[in-house]
Amino acid sequence: MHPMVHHPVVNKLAVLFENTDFIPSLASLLESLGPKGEGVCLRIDAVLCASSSTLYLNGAKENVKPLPLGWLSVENNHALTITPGQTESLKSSPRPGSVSQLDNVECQSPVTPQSLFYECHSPRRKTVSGLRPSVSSIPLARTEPSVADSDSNDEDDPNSHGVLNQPIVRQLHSARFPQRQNPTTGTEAPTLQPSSIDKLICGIWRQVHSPTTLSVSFPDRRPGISLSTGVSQEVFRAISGLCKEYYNQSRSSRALEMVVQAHWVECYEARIASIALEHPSCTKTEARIMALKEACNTLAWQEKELRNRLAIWRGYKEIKDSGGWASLVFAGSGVYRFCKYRIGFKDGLTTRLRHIASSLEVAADTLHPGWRDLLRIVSPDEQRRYFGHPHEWVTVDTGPPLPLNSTYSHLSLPEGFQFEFVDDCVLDYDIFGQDDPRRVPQIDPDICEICGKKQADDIVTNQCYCFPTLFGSVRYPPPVQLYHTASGKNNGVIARCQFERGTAIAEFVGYITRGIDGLDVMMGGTQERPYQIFQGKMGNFTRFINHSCRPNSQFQRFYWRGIERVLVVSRGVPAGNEITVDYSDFYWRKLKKNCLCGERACRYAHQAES
Ligand SMILES: C[S@@+](CC[C@H](N)C(=O)[O-])C[C@H]1O[C@@H](n2cnc3c(N)ncnc32)[C@H](O)[C@@H]1O
Repeated sequence: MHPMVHHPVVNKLAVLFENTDFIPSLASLLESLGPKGEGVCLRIDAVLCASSSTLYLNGAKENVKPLPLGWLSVENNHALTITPGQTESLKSSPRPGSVSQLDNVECQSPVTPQSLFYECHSPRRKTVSGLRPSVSSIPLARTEPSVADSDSNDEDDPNSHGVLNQPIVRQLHSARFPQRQNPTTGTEAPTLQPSSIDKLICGIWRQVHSPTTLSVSFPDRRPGISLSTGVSQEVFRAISGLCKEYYNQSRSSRALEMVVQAHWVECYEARIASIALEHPSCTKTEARIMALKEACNTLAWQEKELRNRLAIWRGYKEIKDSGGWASLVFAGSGVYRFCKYRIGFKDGLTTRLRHIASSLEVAADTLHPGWRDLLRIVSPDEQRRYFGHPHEWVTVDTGPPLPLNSTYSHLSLPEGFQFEFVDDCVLDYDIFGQDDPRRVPQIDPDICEICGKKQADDIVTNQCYCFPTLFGSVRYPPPVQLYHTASGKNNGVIARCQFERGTAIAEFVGYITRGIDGLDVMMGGTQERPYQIFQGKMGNFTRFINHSCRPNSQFQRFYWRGIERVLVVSRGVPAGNEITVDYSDFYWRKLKKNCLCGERACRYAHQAES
């Protein structure tokens, strides 16, 4: 059946107007179009009329001026919506749904040697990002280079990495972002709710990627505060700091408590074994009861109390045995309930935790270098295993994590793989001096182009929350890791937690320069003031994001404080999935390789042969 028929908006409209004929009629209409139906849009109009009756049907057609609500389109077998704001130019064009219009899009943009972005002579509308408006809808005067491409794109070649060729149009007034789901409209297809194990594991990853400082030394400071004299900013900062310290302290104490309790279970089992040796006539149960009584004596608890707690402590030990100490230390508060009711213990928890144990250790060691101090109490020789930046390690499904540079050894690079992780773009001062080419003078640096609210780096005064994980709020490290793909793409990026549709995963960070030829770069700026983001030598994890013909993320332009940024924005990435984007046709045309995304609708699976 045509994918349009399954579009949630179609379903919603049918439900909203209780029109049971709508979907079958649409389906048969689309079917009757045959192959032509592939490129059609469904325009949804509102028509003002005298009554709810039949003005339109009564022949008053000429007087009816439809107000377009939007379009539904299908690209790569995915239905998507296009709002009138994105299709400014469509209003004066023929019907957006008409095949002839879509097929005859002429690109008026100039072609430059470096950026194939301008080179859109393909007569068919080429999809790069499913949420992008159709080419015909792009206000051409505003088009600008997005991504250049490369001649030397070899997988994993660090100098030809990641050409992220996506023709993105800078739409100053109609930027479209993946919309967050509206939880109140109940007409979407039902989705699988996360299980207790999913929640526990996600909680562990979130905790590891949080700023909580786990420590065994507990400060005890109290700023002099008198509420009667008012609370100044300094005093308030001091009390907030104290709050943070005590929060960290209680998290640390809680983690320590669980570590000791899991360890206690190990000692308890060992004590039972010792009693059995000391008293060979004792049965196993008798030895167990004796050990329990000895413990009750010291703890001053009744046996029942200890037995109840023991059940929970056993849960802690099982978690630690499968996922390592890190899984217990970073499990957070939910783990108590999880172990108390043992929800999901039997549903593969052990296997799931075993699977992530070493990846979790990498994150814990690199993000919280002091966390192993908490283990001294049970394991005095505990040593840190992973050093450096969290993404200097490539996690592997079937073995221990590998140092990033070792995963490029097959390339035999003269100086090995060199890559510096940086949090922000670095400007090529030799070319640009102090004049950041990403600055767009026409844009008010204080006002967000999307929400119209005030943008400020100071989070107290900032009001723009378009991408709070990246701008205008407190930033946490994103819950992602590099991992070794099993499909032959070498490394990729895996999401450890879910990224909801519309949330920013990261900024595409690299060296801001100009004039690089033949290497992978992301183009930015305007025709008059172009620049390139080069990730050959420095950048962040976005350099390792692979292509998929059915991507779960996309590149998106955003202006923060008047400076152009390129973001990787989620289209809905479930936890544990690889983060992918669409590199675009422009990129693949130059890459003599077959795409290994494995999607049914893969467009470049036989690219190398063509
Ligand atoms: C930005 S890098 C991505 C990280 C790369 N996989 C690595 O290990 O360094 C881009 C290169 O990865 C490879 N690649 C990415 N997506 C791919 C896909 N779907 N199929 C095949 N190769 C892919 C290509 O060699 C491409 O030039």
